[in-house]
Amino acid sequence: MLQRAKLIARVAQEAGLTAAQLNAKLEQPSMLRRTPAWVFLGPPGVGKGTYASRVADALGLAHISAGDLVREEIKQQTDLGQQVATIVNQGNLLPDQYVMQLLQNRLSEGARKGEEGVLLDGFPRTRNQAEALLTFADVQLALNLSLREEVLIAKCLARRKCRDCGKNYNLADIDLPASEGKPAIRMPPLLPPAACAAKLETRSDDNFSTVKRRIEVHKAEASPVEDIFRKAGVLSDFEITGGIPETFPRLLETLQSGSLTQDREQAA
Ligand SMILES: Nc1ncnc2c1ncn2[C@@H]1O[C@H](COP(=O)(O)OP(=O)(O)O)[C@@H](O)[C@H]1O
Repeated sequence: MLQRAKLIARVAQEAGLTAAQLNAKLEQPSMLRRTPAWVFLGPPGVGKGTYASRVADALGLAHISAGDLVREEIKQQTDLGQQVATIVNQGNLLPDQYVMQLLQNRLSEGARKGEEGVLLDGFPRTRNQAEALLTFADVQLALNLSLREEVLIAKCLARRKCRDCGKNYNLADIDLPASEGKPAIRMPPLLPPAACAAKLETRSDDNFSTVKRRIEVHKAEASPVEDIFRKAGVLSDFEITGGIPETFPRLLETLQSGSLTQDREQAA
């Protein structure tokens, strides 16, 4: 109990709130239920969104992408959106309290609609966010996706989205031999149908210098977040080496295997 009080005090201070204000937020009915949550961790371009949306559909969870929440604020030109556009285009992270506010609004909205479990993609990204999440969600799995770094850059630069239907594609055709202990990677492109081909858009932060910066930011912030979930016994590492048809079934098998339960038992 004392440990929780200390945690609340620290998270509140870092989020610019008093402990009483944070407790009041956590005591809102939607927070009290401790939403069951899965989180997908990993660097930009690893495929968090691609696999999070497929797994969420397969398991009946709501897919919440922190990046999409942020982009929607920018698109709607809200006060917050106007404040953060430059930060996003520089490849830096938003202050924790901004992104936590967006997430809490989205979770409350989902709770009102009766959502019973969420799959978070792109949240948490800092130690403070991870600790805050554990105070209001029952994190059952943190899947830590990885992929060779040179592929991450190629995948980000080749991402496209149809401005009409919103579907995501990737024009990169990756075929890398194994090298220096790193696995071979074969990832064919995910090409748009003719109806979307003339309507493709590139994200403003998917340019070379911003992608490099986002990868650096991820390297600097990832370890403490992974450590928190490892200690909680819910971290599972998963290396991606192929395209969606090969990776998605392998991922589902990993999620269904007993290894997660064993991790939890070892941590207990
Ligand atoms: N959890 C978060 N904390 C702080 N900033 C975030 C968070 N999630 C998203 N953002 C902001 O939105 C941008 C885009 O996020 P996302 O679409 O998840 O990109 P990525 O491809 O880098 O994983 C990030 O570079 C960052 O500026």
